[in-house]
Amino acid sequence: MTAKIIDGKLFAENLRGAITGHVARLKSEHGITPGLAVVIVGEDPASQVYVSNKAKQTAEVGMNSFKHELPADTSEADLLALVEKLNAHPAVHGILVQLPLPGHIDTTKVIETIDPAKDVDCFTPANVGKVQIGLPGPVSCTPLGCLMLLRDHFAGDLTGKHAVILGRSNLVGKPMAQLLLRDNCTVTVAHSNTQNLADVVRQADIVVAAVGRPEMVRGDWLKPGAVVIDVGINRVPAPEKGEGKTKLVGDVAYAEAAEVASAITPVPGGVGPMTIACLLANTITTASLINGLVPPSDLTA
Ligand SMILES: Nc1nc2c(c(=O)[nH]1)N[C@@H](CN(C=O)c1ccc(C(=O)N[C@@H](CCC(=O)O)C(=O)O)cc1)CN2
Repeated sequence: MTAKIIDGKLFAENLRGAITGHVARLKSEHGITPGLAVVIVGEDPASQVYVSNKAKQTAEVGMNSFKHELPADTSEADLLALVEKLNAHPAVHGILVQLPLPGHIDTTKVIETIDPAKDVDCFTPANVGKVQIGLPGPVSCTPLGCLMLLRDHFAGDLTGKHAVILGRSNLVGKPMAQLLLRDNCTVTVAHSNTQNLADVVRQADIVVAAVGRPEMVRGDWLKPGAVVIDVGINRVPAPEKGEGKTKLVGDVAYAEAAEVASAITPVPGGVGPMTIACLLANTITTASLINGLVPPSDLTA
């Protein structure tokens, strides 16, 4: 079997097209221009690329983009003060603090300072709880992106599929489990202490790999015909490209997996672009809710 490639880059492009339409409607029918503030602390090169892409795509869909770049030695108090300022700013409907933060800053404290109404990452306890009980609001960007790709692949019906999620992070594994449960999957969350991991993965109709370990999931771990969503983005040496060169690989050994799976997301070009598109979708959701409007159903779970 050679797997169908699930093209997250193309899906994200189309989603941004839909978002552009929603922004235009919010402006023309309600006089609202959604605004997204992104905050980065320090000079981590990957984070800088992600934040620049977020700001650029925010402006491209017609939203107001507010970018705050703070030096690596910014104090926790100064970062909290900025978050409070953005909480109170009427033109800001979404706040995102890029992770990871430098070690001297308490990430939990920062997240808990974000007004849940503007929490477009869906990291605050209030919003995590809302996802769990199915209340309207933003949904964690990467899991939402994975869900959209899966719903598209299965024509909207995931009922009865056995989904095995590798990884139990707050960012991906846990919210992914909640969303797949909502869509009537049988969900197994596997992690570093799971026994016989390959045998567990082999039971899955859907595999979501989010462990941050390059090419850990091998082709012979998969049930023939499984659908594989690879959340991993790992930069590894690529001597075949020349001395000192690197390349991106996922958590799944792509070439092997593509021989066994029926469909698979590539890295790059799979889940990554969906993360940013879903951030924009969440900003429409929060801008709508803040203004007493029902968020568009095509942009959320
Ligand atoms: N506050 C947050 N911080 C972080 C999040 C997040 O959702 N919220 N997620 C990750 C990083 N991330 C977004 O911030 C992100 C990662 C990767 C991509 C992406 O498009 N990747 C490309 C490859 C890019 C490359 O060449 O390096 C792809 O997979 O095709 C987008 C966003 C951690 N922090």
